[in-house]
Amino acid sequence: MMNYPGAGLTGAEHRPAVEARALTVVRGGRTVLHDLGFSVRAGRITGLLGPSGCGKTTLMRAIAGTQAGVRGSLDVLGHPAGHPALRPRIGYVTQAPSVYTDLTVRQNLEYFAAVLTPGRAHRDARRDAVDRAVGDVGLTGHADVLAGNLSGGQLSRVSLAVALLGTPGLLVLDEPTVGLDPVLRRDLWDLFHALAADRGTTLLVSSHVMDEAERCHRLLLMREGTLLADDSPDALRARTGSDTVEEAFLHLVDRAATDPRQEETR
Ligand SMILES: Nc1ncnc2c1ncn2[C@@H]1O[C@H](COP(=O)(O)OP(=O)(O)OP(=O)(O)O)[C@@H](O)[C@H]1O
Repeated sequence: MMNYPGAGLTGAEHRPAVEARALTVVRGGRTVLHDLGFSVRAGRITGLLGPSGCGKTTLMRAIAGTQAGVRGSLDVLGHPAGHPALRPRIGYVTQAPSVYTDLTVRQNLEYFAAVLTPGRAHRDARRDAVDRAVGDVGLTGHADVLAGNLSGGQLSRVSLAVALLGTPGLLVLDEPTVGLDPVLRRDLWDLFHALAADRGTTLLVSSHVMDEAERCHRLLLMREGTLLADDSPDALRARTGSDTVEEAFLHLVDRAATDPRQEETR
């Protein structure tokens, strides 16, 4: 197995993987994230949930270091967001799959593996890493299919496999389960839990589907560029007296509308 940089989180479990203070982002002259303060626990799955347009992608881009107009403090794996040392340590999967449609699944992964770890000396390790990543996302049977002939869900799994090649310490996944059938969705969530439990990977996973919240260890609930809650699903339900996270979310929205100072960004 390949010994890529950034694997695991040796001794760093107590330190948050991401820490934001007074984080504000301006896009096109508009403030789209307002003074956010939160942390993402290392080695856990944090769900970033909220309605379309609330700022999930913008927040993920800020964490991945690809967003302009970021103010305040944002530390990622012990460095300021965007620091060059973070490049091999973060796997960021955007909503639009970034793969070459005229290459097969395996050729795509071989290409990105060669960019990550070039040189003949690493050839065997690259092949192992490619086989593992293809298997991780359940595409072994499609390894020799042209990416252009895959379905949307399969394409997004190829993007995820590319992100897994480098064994990143932090995986930032923007709506990874959109368009997947229930079986594939379940399999992907099983993979996320295995990555956190077995490899110590920290996952930040966005979704606008509230039932996915139940699969996360922690939740960041967003609305209109603000944070409504930073808590576990159980604690969130308990302190809002709700049966589901969706109900808890609506409760917090109503409470914030009555008194905006009561947004619960603990
Ligand atoms: N390039 C841009 N310039 C100006 N405003 C933008 C730009 N891109 C997005 N926005 C605005 O920023 C806000 C947050 O958008 P963002 O894409 O982060 O939301 P989201 O929660 O990820 O939405 P979705 O779930 O639909 O992907 C929205 O109001 C959007 O209109």
